[in-house]
Amino acid sequence: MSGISASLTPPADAVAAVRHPDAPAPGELLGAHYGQCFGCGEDQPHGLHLQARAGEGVSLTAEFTVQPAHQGAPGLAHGGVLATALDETLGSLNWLLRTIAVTGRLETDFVRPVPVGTVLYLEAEVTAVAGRKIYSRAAGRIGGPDGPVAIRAEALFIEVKVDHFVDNGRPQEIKAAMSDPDQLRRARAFEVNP
Ligand SMILES: CCCCCCCCCC(=O)SCCNC(=O)CCNC(=O)[C@H](O)C(C)(C)COP(=O)(O)OP(=O)(O)OC[C@H]1O[C@@H](n2cnc3c(N)ncnc32)[C@H](O)[C@@H]1OP(=O)(O)O
Repeated sequence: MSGISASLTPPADAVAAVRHPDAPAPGELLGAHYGQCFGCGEDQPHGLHLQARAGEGVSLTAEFTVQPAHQGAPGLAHGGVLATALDETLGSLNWLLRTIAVTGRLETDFVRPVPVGTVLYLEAEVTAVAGRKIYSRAAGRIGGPDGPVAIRAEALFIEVKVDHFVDNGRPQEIKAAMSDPDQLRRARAFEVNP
């Protein structure tokens, strides 16, 4: 089997994504959207601590160092962890659109094994938008930002309202995030435009 599934191909009426005027400037670190996030949260001891940086247009770069806790086979990163790094990187693009969205579909190619201790250099961009559907792709390189591609993904994110989290999340975490005295942190936990 080869190629991506039809549902990841933007429809004919899809348009180019528009960077939000208040999006972080190219080169700026995005920071964690939520301290407990497994992908990026600084308060999450089990997480990836992935750091994303805004790029030009609706694109970004990110880095993540594979830790011993991320192993699948001895000395190699677990594929699910690598898919998580791609998901987090792709999800971070929505902050540049200031659109609240969740992953609907994520298709991943594992091209090269990724040893523990490797810095994964990720790059991602939104390729098209069609109504609530946001199409994007990402790749992760090893050995440097211009090194060979080890993983890549195409994804479809679906725009949701903040109610998606309020209605479905566990009440104790929702309540704690919503009562954070820091307005920006409160907004970013749900990626709402503050
Ligand atoms: C706070 C911000 C978070 C930032 C985190 C950053 C990184 C992490 C990102 C994630 O991991 S998010 C967590 C993982 N994702 C989820 O938990 C989502 C679970 N799924 C759902 O809640 C719903 O299925 C979803 C909101 C995605 C869609 O349900 P809806 O009822 O709102 O939409 P609907 O089913 O009507 O679909 C809308 C359109 O999307 C299409 N679609 C939905 N899911 C799809 C899918 N899986 N594959 C292909 N197409 C899909 C669907 O066909 C339709 O296309 P059309 O408009 O053309 O008819």
